[in-house]
Amino acid sequence: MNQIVTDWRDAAPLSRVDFEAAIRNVGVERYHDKHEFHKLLHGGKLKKPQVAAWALNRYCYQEAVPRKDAAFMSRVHDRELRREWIHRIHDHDGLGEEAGGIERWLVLTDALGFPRDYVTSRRGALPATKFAVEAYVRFVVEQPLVVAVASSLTELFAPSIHRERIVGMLENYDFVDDHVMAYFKRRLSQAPRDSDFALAYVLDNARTREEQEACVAAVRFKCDVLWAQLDALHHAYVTPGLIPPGAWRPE
Ligand SMILES: O=C(O)c1cc(C(=O)O)c2c(n1)C(=O)C(=O)c1cc(C(=O)O)[nH]c1-2
Repeated sequence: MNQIVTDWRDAAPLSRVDFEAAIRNVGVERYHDKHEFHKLLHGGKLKKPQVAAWALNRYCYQEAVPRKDAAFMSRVHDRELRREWIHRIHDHDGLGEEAGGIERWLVLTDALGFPRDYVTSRRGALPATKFAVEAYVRFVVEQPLVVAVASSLTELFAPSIHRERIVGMLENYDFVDDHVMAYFKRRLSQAPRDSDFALAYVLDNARTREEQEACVAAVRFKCDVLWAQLDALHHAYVTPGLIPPGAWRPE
């Protein structure tokens, strides 16, 4: 029987190559591109209200990301690291003339028929969505900095799901066009910049095996945050179709 190792204190550190491979392997095993809800979404198998439920709930994630980045920065004493990290907040919230990712997300929810103040109130979101995204914010507040950075590394796997989503949704849904998919198009260039920086930071700064394993576990945790949101959507809006009290109900 394989023994499950839980104490890494005396173990030798992984080489840089093996450490990176361990991080990437988490994506192969459990990134949310494998979730049934995404297969339905990208394959054109959902009805418009089901796509709407996804966009409404996913707004909560979009809105939590710049808050977790601000929470992260509040703990950083290294000015260079803050100078690098701050663009993540600008990418989502916008800066000056640049409207930002949250605005682009609201273009999507506009197209799906939601009033903006309903979306931004988060009133219609599923309970599990709200718990999952806040767990991510808390994680980044509480964990060592290098582990907090590692939790963003699911972004290594995001460009391929974004490409799949752009093609799949444009092809399959008549309520989707280039303007509506602008959020994902922009992320294709933003995400690799973020994940390249975060990966180099983690590989450089997690030195002991214990720190390395905590970083790999952070990527697993983050996959759970993403997966839980899709489980909740599937349960409420696909099958068995049990919508919790207070959550948005298609007419
Ligand atoms: O559509 C997706 O599958 C997806 C996944 C992720 C991710 O893996 O966390 C992010 C995004 N999109 C995204 O658009 C985004 O801005 C983003 C920021 C972060 C982060 O952890 O800081 N993840 C993600």
